[in-house]
Amino acid sequence: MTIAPGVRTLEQHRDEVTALLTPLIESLSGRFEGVNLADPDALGRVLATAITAHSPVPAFDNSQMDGYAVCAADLLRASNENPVTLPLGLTAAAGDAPVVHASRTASPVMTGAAIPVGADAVVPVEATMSPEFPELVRAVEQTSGRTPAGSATFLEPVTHGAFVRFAAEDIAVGDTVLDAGTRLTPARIGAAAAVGVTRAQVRPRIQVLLCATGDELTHGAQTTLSQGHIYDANTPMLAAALRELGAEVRVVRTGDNPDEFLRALHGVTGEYHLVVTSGGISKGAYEVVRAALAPLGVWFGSVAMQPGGPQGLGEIDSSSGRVPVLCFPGNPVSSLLSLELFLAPTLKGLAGRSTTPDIAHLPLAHDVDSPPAKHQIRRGSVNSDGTVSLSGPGSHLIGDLAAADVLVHLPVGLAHAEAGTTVETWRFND
Ligand SMILES: Nc1nc2c(c(=O)[nH]1)N[C@H]1C(S)=C(S)[C@@H](COP(=O)(O)OP(=O)(O)OC[C@H]3O[C@@H](n4cnc5c(N)ncnc54)[C@H](O)[C@@H]3O)O[C@H]1N2
Ligand code: MOO
Repeated sequence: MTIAPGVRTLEQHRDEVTALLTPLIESLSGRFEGVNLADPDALGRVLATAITAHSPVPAFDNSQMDGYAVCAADLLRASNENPVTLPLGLTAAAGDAPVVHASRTASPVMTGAAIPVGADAVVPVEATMSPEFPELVRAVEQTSGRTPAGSATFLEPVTHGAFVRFAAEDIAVGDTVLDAGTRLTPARIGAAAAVGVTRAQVRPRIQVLLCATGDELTHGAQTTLSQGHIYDANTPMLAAALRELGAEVRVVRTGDNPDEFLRALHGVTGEYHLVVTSGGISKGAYEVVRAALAPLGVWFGSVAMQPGGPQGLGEIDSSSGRVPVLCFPGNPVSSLLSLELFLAPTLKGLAGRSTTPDIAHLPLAHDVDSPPAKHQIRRGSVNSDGTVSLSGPGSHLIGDLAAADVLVHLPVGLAHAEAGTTVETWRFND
């Protein structure tokens, strides 16, 4: 089975979208702006320049345990039969300047405190004869005139370096902590902060103008809908999807009048990089997006897929020059899956994320039929036995879309598949 003449394959349309967006992505990848790493806005941003360590991690040799810093040589012969008791020195806690350790003493030391100068190992307090500390004298309290008393008894030898976290063993001065192009995750923000970096240069977010169309759309909370009206599902859904992909989103909504649509677009001031529309592109008599943009040279046509068959793509004028426009069909499932298949890979790449979907090949729980001239993308749920059950194919079924945990790809040429046939699935709704 071949696809109908004049209809693009999914791959052809994806390549067209990629080609359209490549100059924009290259331009955005070359720009940068500063961000404070402690700001909520830092999360998910992509570094424009590398972060280099000017301070090591650990910053100095310090204790991994609450215990006693010792010289390993002093405990060589320690055993249950031959306990070794050492008098206590001054105590070091995290934040204190390093204390001086005398040989044949035990210096109480807390996790994160600098290893006392002269000690070379730490014994956790619970590994000594008495699992709790006696009364201690912290070095910073010495001005009070108190001197350490008491002792600690050790029942086994300790290896040189035990429970010592050595300076720079994780990150050395001059190391590249994060490369340019890296996406800031919580762990990466933590690593940059640990070397004392508070501000980073990041790529600007892509600014998307999202425009949902249709006379039937009702926005906002309303207890009853006017006759023939529906709630606008696509604007919040597509805006959320775009934001999750790292975009900043502005929203405009219009009815089915092409002049109103163009006025709404041109009324938007300030810079935006990409326009995404929903609805008004198919074969109807009142296809607002197609009517307004086809005369401006935007391509509208069919892609051999379901949902997402009708598509549009091109360039239009904005307040700051020519910008790409992607026109998605209005059915909610079609619009989100169009974004997922055609736009998400590019935005993921810009956001420093993997562009490869999380793919698993799973057996079908039941027989399925598929239009053989189209690449069908069904919504499915994975059962406890590892099989996948599909919901209905209709592109209006947003309840099923919300319940799905995988997208199931049934390729062109497949008309029927028996239960047990292995199909390609992509993780969805994670
Ligand atoms: N004669 C033909 N009719 C249709 C074809 C076709 O090939 N020949 N294709 C069908 C397919 S497939 C799709 S998908 C839709 C796409 O239509 P449009 O992109 O023009 O979208 P609309 O007609 O504006 O809306 C379709 C559907 O979705 C609802 N909708 C629209 N916007 C929203 C929104 N923001 N929130 C929730 N629901 C929305 C709208 O009310 C319609 O029910 O065309 C088929 N027709
Ligand atoms: O191709 Mo449409 O997107 O099936 O509903």
